Amino acid sequence: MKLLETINDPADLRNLPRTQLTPLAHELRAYLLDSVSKTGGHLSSNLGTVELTIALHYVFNTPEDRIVWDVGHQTYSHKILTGRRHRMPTLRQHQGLSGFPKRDESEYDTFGTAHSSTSISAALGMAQAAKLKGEKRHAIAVIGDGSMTAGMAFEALNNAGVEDDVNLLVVLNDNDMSISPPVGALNRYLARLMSGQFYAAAKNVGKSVLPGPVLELAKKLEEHAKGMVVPATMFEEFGFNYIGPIDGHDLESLIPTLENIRKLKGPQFLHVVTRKGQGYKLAEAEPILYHGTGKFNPVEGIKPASAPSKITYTEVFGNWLCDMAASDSRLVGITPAMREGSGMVRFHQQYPQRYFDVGIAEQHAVTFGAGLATEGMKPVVAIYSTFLQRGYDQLVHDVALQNLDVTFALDRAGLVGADGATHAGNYDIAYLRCIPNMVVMAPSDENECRTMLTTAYRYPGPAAVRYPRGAGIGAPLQEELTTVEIGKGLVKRQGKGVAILAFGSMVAPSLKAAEELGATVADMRFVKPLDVELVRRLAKEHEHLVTVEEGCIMGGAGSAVAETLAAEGIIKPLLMLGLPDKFIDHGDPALLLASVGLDAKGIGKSVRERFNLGETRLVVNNG
Ligand SMILES: Cc1ncc(C[n+]2csc(CCOP(=O)(O)OP(=O)(O)O)c2C)c(N)n1
Ligand SMILES: CC(=O)[C@@H](O)[C@H](O)COP(=O)(O)O
Ligand SMILES: [Mg+2]
Repeated sequence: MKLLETINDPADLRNLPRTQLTPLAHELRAYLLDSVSKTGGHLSSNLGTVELTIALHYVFNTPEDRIVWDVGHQTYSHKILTGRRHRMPTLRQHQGLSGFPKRDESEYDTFGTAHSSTSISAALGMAQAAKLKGEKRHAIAVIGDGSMTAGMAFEALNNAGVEDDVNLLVVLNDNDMSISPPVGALNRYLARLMSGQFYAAAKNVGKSVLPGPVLELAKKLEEHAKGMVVPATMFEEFGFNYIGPIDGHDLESLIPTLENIRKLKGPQFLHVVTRKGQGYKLAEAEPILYHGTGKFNPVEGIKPASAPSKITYTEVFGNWLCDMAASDSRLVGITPAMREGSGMVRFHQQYPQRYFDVGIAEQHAVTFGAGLATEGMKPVVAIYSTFLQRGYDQLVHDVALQNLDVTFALDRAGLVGADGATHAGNYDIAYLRCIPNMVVMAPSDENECRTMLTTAYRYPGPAAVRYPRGAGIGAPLQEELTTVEIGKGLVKRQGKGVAILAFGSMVAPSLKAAEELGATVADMRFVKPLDVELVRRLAKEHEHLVTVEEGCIMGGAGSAVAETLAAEGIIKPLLMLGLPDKFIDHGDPALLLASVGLDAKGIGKSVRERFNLGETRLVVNNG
């Protein structure tokens, strides 16, 4: 740790002699492993980018030169080298370091990321701004091979490649992995590029970008290849100067190559090859397992949990998908690169022909599902709530407008915890319920999740089931594939005075709060169509109404109830509880929910405070 302790910012790094950089990389890697094993986090991507991070900060004049990290899950070394080493023990915890770059965390975090494939667009914007302002700085996008599969990355390449005089460098960090093995034609192309690397290197000889030994080899190969037609790489066809592939763990290749690239003008493309999990044998062998970890003992590695804990909603979905697929051969499952996270590993194994990992391509995933539906297939798009934001126009224009039969399994609805605001599924209720033809459900327990998935599947139009990250309440699961009546809620507890209209994950804490309040609790089940009849009845029988949801208050399920009351001409005091109009950072999910008053205690407190005051009435206007 001797060297690492001397680095307080990249200026210290740049003062080190080159000979010290490899020992520094060793220290940094050991530190990463130790630190992440204590906090949890995205380990394997970080182990793979140690040398690249050192080289970029060593060669470029950061923060004057801008580095934009795609996804940003690989930025722990960057954080450590930019003055945040002492905060690593707080990683992804409440008020601690974010697991992603954040502009308000450091001037070195030039752009907030976490959703993938934004880096080239953002860096191009920065490079263009520098050009317009007459500034000489460089903008560098570091993007992984998985993230490169998204349409957005190609939109940016398409734009950047014709900008001859911007100082943009795209570094493709190719580790031949997404979270799971990478998919699609781009992946095949990159593999081909790798196997033909010497020809690609030979093509760059004239530009003298590659360092001595690599250049010598390239020259020899150029001799050998004389007379052969060496096709331009795809990236050259896009207008970039393509350099590589080079070994992304070899500082002796990386640093001189970057130094040479730094002198060049126009859009540059450097292809580096790294290994996910590099330097930690267990992660090298199982990069998927070590992509995102909890705490673990680095000597023993990650161990399977000894006692099976409560089943997660993700597992409920994964099991349901296999059961439904067994009963209906029209079912196809679609994931935009989230096989493990969405619980589709078993489905993939059992139904490889009906499983589609489309890459990080949420827009495409939705429209691909729409296309399948037009031909009578029964697509189930499994997608995190936060990532469906990417596919919104496709949801509206391609699915709902044509009333196509696509089922959306929306995982990670509500607060997600350690990933923070970027990954929180706070908006799906609001953005789904305003779309005509949509059916939107929120299960209050695991079994309801299963029955709602069946309901969504059997409904002959677009339907979504939104469920939270992690385990439910331990409800017993029935095996049969049954449905619930569309648009019907359920009174779970009969009380008086106050009626709590709870949605999804908020039913359980509402029931708890209701014990003390003596309140009625309804599991509303449907955000859309809302059970108007139940709302009417509850309004009639109670003095006060409360809505509770794990979603944004604005435009959410509470708004749906308010609109219904207004439409029915019912004037009642209505308290709407949910997520406030602010982004909620990372932290323990239970703690975060409590901090916004969405635990039993908070719900009880809000209800008592609001209705003890008595005079605060939300009167909803009709129109
Ligand atoms: C828009 C979007 N979809 C999905 C994800 C989830 N995700 C995070 S990292 C990742 C894999 C990225 O692969 P790559 O860019 O190659 O980086 P690596 O993990 O290999 O370092 C995925 C699918 C995301 N962050 N953003
Ligand atoms: C960086 C990223 O987007 C994913 O790795 C994400 O962190 C996964 O989240 P879950 O752990 O909820 O699957
Ligand atoms: Mg990758």
